[in-house]
Amino acid sequence: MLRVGLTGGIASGKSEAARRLVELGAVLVDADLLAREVVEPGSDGLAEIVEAFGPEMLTDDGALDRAALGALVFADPARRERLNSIVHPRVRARAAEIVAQAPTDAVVVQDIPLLVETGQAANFDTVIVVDAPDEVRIRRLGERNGLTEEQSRARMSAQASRAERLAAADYVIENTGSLAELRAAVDRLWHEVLVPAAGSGTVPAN
Ligand SMILES: CC(C)(COP(=O)(O)OP(=O)(O)OC[C@H]1O[C@@H](n2cnc3c(N)ncnc32)[C@H](O)[C@@H]1O)[C@@H](O)C(=O)NCCC(=O)NCCS
Ligand SMILES: Nc1ncnc2c1ncn2[C@@H]1O[C@H](COP(=O)(O)OP(=O)(O)OP(=O)(O)O)[C@@H](O)[C@H]1O
Repeated sequence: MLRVGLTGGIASGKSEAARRLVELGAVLVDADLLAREVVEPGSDGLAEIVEAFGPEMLTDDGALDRAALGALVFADPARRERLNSIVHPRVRARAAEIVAQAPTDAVVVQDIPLLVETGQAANFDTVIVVDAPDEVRIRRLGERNGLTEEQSRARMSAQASRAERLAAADYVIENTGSLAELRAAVDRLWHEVLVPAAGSGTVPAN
C-alpha cells in the first residue's frame, strides 16, 4: 500500500485532484466528508457540539447549522480549537478504519485540508500539495460557496501559510490553469511517481 497525503489551502483544488486520482484507481479517504459524517443527526459528535456551542447550532430539522457554526469558529480561534477537538479525533478514527480495509496493493489518498496544521505529514509515504494564489482561491470561494472576500480571508487565516504548506510537500501541483491542466498534472504524477512507487515500495526524491 502506498499512503499519500493530499492537502492544500481552502479552494486550492484538492477535491478536483482527488476526483481525478479516484478515476485513475486510487482509494480516497476524504476528511471533509468524514467530518460531515461524524456530526450527522443522532451522532455523539453532534451531541458534543450542541453541549459546547448551544442548541442554536441546530437547524429546525435537527441537523448541524454549518453556516452558524462556521461564523462562530472562523471568528474565534478558541472556539475553533474546541470544535477541532470534537471533530478531528472522530475523523481520524474513521479514516484509520477505511485505510485498514483497503487492498494491500492500493494507492490510498487521504485528502486532509489540515494535514500540515495537525502535524500529520510524517504519517504518509508522500505528501502532495495543491497550490493556488490567494486571489484565485478567493474568487473560487465566492463562486462555489458564496463567501465574501472577508469570510474567505477569515478561513484562510485559520490555516497554515502557503510557505508552511509547501515546506511539507514532496510534490506540488500548481492549480492556476484550467481544470484540464490540473487533471493532466495529476495524471503525470500518478503514472510517473505514484504507480511506480506503489510497485517498488519507495517514493523517489523529488
Ligand atoms: C465549521 C464547519 C461546520 C463549516 O462548514 P462548511 O460546510 O461551511 O465548510 P466545509 O466543512 O465544507 O469546509 C470547507 C473548508 O473549510 C476549511 N476548514 C474547515 N474546518 C476548518 C478548521 N477547523 N480550520 C481551518 N480550516 C477549516 C477546509 O479547507 C475545508 O475544506 C466545518 O468546516 C467543520 O465542522 N469544521 C471542523 C472540522 C474540520 O476541521 N474540517 C476540516 C478537515 S477535517
Ligand atoms: N483549475 C481550475 N479551474 C477552474 N475551476 C477550478 C479549478 N480548480 C478548482 N476549481 C473549482 O474551484 C472550487 C474549489 O476547488 P476544490 O473543491 O477542488 O477545492 P478544495 O481544495 O477541495 O476546497 P476545500 O478546502 O474547500 O474543500 C471548485 O468549485 C472547483 O470546481
